[in-house]
Amino acid sequence: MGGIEFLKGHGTQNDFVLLPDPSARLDLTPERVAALCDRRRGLGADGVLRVVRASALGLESAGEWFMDYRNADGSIAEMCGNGVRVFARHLVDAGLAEQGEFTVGSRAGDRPVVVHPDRSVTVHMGPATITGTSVTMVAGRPFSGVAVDVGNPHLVTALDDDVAGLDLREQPEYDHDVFPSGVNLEFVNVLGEGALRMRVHERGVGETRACGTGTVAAVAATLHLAGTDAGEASVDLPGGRVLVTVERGGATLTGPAEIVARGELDEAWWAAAGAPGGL
Ligand SMILES: N[C@@H](CCC[C@H](N)C(=O)O)C(=O)O
Repeated sequence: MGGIEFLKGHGTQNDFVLLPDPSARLDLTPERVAALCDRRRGLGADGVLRVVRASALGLESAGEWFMDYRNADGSIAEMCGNGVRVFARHLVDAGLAEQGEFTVGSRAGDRPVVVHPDRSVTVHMGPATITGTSVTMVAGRPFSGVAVDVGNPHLVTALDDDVAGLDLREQPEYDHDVFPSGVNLEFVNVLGEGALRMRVHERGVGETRACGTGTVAAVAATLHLAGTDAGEASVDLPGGRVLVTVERGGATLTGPAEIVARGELDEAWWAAAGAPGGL
């Protein structure tokens, strides 16, 4: 077997290892994902994007390619908004899709994307559904938020205090009865009409510098709190800015997507990373 190809990329500094695996041959265990994403013993990333043909997994999709997304702790998530932009960027760079509009499959369903000439990517994210309210606790301080489903679960809290002041180094507490599979936690400041600032603590990762599904949830939740269900906003994150539109039928996310590096994984490292207990 030859070396295992990888790429490294990011969307607003939410970073990923991409593993091209068109025929679904890789044994991508949670241990290997966690080792790859570790910033000292691996390549370092917030998640892994396996680039696999939908047909190789026996999946129905309008698109040829399926984004098999994994969080840094090895867990599986339904959808990743920054990841799908980087995934689309790779498909075009690698000549596997034409610049313009095509569809990427995800566990949350098909996601049409548009790769623009300026290298930004727009993703049709599907509906952002308000599912209720809940409470999270950050460093002993309770915050009430709006629960939003964007294919994956989110709880969005709008704060008057600057979000920069929050300590998100530890996992904030949340209601496990409301979110039995865990939750992504977004904290936002409304800067004015159509402008938000956001920080996020992601399920399966920790604090990241951006979360695309989280920005869609944040815009949907703040519109909901303002008594409407449609609108658009720019969202400033530690890793950059994205633009989000929310309508009744679906949301869009537009932002940058970059491929940083390409290489080959060491085969002995890959074998050891998959052994019981990992590396
Ligand atoms: N960073 C992603 C979201 C990745 C999945 C999330 N951590 C989850 O477990 O649902 C994004 O850009 O949307």
